[in-house]
Amino acid sequence: MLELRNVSKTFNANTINEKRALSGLNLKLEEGDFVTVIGGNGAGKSTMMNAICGAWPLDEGQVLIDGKDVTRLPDYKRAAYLGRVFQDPMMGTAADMEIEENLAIAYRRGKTRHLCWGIRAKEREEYKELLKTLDLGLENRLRSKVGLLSGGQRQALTLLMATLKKPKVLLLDEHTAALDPKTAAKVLEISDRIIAENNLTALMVTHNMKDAIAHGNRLIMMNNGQIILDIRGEEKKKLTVDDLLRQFSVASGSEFSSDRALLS
Ligand SMILES: Nc1ncnc2c1ncn2[C@@H]1O[C@H](COP(=O)(O)OP(=O)(O)OP(=O)(O)O)[C@@H](O)[C@H]1O
Repeated sequence: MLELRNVSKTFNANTINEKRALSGLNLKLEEGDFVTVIGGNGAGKSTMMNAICGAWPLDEGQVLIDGKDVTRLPDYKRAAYLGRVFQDPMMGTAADMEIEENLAIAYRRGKTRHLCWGIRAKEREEYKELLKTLDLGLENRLRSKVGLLSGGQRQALTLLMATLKKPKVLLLDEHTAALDPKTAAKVLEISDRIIAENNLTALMVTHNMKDAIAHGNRLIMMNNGQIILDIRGEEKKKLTVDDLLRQFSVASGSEFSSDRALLS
């Protein structure tokens, strides 16, 4: 469903700030894989997400989505295959627009837009049903401006919008990191449900090792722009944070260093 073949990216090449952020990275996700991604500071997690989205040209390698080589496809064309939720609850939704208007934009993604795109009663009912599944009471606030919602409500709405058109790959980029623990757990629970119900293929970057172990069917750990651990199935189910830290030092030859990961 998603394949990264020998992907490399260096920022600020040939300058004093040169940084090889991805180094011959290979990753293949099967349909329905839900992969959690962890790694220390600057390991290349966000850069990998940006490479999938086509934020800039790769130095080397290929990106394939659903068997199609999208390496040279610009980000706005690639977006048709992807759903992405960022860490910042302010991104992904339009604050000055109503909940139903935001949903209508997501609903019309990829369709030719006409001058008049009034929301029909049937459509509004669909949105209500969808919002009900979040169990946050948003089904009664269709006309509320999104800017009035809490961070957690906004992330849940963004998640709904990102998956409304069933993307080939869903990218969750530390999407619960800015939320308090209780709200983060709720948004993770919603993410699990949406991914399972729609059999989505997903990549979730998290700095929380416990969450990386508890969610998804596969876990990868990055270091120096490469994947150094890839754990799945039964082995993943039995993992503990101590195992992960031990395996990291064996695979990388150093101690795991992520201020946020170790604090959570
Ligand atoms: N646009 C850019 N320009 C220059 N350097 C960049 C750019 N994007 C990322 N980098 C550098 O590439 C390396 C990998 O960064 P990346 O953001 O992918 O790490 P990360 O694993 O997401 O780390 P963190 O958990 O700290 O956010 C870092 O050294 C970072 O400073």
